[in-house]
Amino acid sequence: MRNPKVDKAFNAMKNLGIARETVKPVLKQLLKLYDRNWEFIEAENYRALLDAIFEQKEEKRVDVNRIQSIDCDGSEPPKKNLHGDPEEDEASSTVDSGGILVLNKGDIPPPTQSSGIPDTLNSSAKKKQVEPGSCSSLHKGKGQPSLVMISASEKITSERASSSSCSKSPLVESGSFPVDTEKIPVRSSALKIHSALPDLVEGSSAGNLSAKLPVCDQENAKESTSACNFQRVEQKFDIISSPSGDVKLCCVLTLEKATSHTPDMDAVLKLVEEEILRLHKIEGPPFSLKTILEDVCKRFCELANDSAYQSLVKTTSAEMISQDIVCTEPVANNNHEVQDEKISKPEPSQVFQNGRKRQPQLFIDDITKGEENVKISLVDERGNREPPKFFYIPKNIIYQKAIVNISLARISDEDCCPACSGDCLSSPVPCACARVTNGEFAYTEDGLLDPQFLRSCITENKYVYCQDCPIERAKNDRKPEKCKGHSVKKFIKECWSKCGCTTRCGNRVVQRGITRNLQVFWTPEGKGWGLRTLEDLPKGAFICEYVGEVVTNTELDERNKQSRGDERHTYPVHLDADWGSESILDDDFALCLDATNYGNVARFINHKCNNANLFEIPVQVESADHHYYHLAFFTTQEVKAFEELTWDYGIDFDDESHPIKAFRCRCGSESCRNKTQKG
Ligand SMILES: C[S@@+](CC[C@H](N)C(=O)[O-])C[C@H]1O[C@@H](n2cnc3c(N)ncnc32)[C@H](O)[C@@H]1O
Repeated sequence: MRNPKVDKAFNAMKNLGIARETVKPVLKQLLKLYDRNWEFIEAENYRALLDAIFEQKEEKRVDVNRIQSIDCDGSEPPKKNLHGDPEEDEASSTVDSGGILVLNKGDIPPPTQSSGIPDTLNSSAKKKQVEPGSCSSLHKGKGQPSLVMISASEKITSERASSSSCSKSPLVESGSFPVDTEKIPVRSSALKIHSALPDLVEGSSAGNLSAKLPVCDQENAKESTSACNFQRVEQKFDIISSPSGDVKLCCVLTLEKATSHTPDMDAVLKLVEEEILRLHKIEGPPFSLKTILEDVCKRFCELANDSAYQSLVKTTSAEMISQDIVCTEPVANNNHEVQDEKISKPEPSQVFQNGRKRQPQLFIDDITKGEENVKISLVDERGNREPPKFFYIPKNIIYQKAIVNISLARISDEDCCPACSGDCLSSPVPCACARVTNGEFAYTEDGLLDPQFLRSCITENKYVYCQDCPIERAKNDRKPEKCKGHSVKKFIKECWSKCGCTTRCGNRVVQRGITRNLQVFWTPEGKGWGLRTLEDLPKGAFICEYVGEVVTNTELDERNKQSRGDERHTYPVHLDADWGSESILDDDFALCLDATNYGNVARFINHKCNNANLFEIPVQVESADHHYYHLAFFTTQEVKAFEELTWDYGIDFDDESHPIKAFRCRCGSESCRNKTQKG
């Protein structure tokens, strides 16, 4: 004759989602231990039994961060019926390791329209079947919903272990058992964001966030919910997602004691909202905790499914690891397993600047289309703006009429070093190419600008004035104003093809092209796209040259007339470094670089009125005259990874007659020249 007390105990455990097979050996041991005294076992709703089960489970736990799979497809014949006949439940005894709770429809109100989750998801809500350990279900493909889940982190688990052995509290650990949360509502309180899962495909991903969550002392809670005596313990906060966009936020709390009823989820949310509003005095649009939770899920899903995000984070500096936020984005491998390592210990690349996770909406891996030595990505982290429309060119291209005389014959022996070999910088006597820089090379052996040379370029501000300035003529052809002056630039002359040195010669820097890790990004200050470095840069580092179509002044005027000034997004650069030496400069002869339609990454460098970290230096490579040259940008100071690269355009913001309307400067410099902030 079967002891009805045994059945009662099995049923009590079953109500907590613990299968008979798990209970049986433990109960047997307990009966032995307590000398078949059921009083001890039945006390406090089988607390001793629960404790013993959990203790045993903890002992058995080998892999604390094991991945559990949960089959959520209601259409699939369930292997275990959590709501049906108790006997059918016994197959669920394989659940001896960590896992997660799955909530059912009705635990919290359905998501609002604003959640961005298709309504069909809600209507397809079905009771979820939990089949821990059934990893094969993950490979069913489309239409066979499955989730990959991650158990609590090691830290949390070990804390659990200690709490279960010391506190004598019945612990319901997520996923340890097939759990029907309707039946154990309060021990593990979870928030369901989406009531059902859509078709999940292979490659489901899951995340795990460890969060400090308050645990409510239920003794006090009985008297007053708001008087809950919160005790800070590390708990579990899971985000579960599928590539098809369904995300669940699951918060597992361990309560000291079982509670007598299931609180309404709306009431819980309302309480928390009130608390948050009280504490943080939030103003603005109506605050909704549910919306916040939904947003967390949405952002998680975006990030988890964004391959661009992966590429983005790969480029971030290893030093970022020292900064505080850890990306908990799940990384599912082909076996649909999540590498616990990657979750608890993020790769350097998964840690972000300013403690913020980045959520790129638009990401282009390489805007240069392979034209440069390095890839240059473009990212809009906050929005989803249209990528800029232009053709990437790594070198200047003549539009039509510009005369750029590049010929070997025009390079005199004074302007090249055919007798050199190897690296000119290591030669005891500087070669002829250093003549332009007063017999000293402008570059150091490290490939940087010589600090003294850089200083003289920046500080020696000489101006030349044309007799008949092309820029003034462009503003008012009939009555041009007097030349406002052009700064006299120090030139660099690099070795080139007519030189005997190798391509690795230290006096060839700009011609080798971009070597630094750069990124175009959408600036938060309203400057449009900007350029930033993804690596720390030393002072005097070559960044890039300003590349565009080589146009004559006349051609540029025509372009300006055709387009409304404020529609243009780039500023053409006048190659005016030597204008002062010409008595009269013909508009068909004066050259400009226009990067509006064809350009390189320099077209994204924004202006800064003061203390810009880039400085432009004219560089002669294939021609020795000052009529056409390369305009190269070098750092004026050390620049940290992720800092924006800026350049002083030399704009006169008060000059309203300029053919291109000046923008409203948002450079943020204390001594910003755009004082009036018009436009
Ligand atoms: C050479 S482009 C730089 C890239 C540009 N931000 C973009 O989105 O393509 C010059 C234009 O950028 C914007 N810009 C550059 N520096 C700025 C600043 N300091 N404040 C506001 N806008 C700026 C202006 O619209 C200007 O016409």
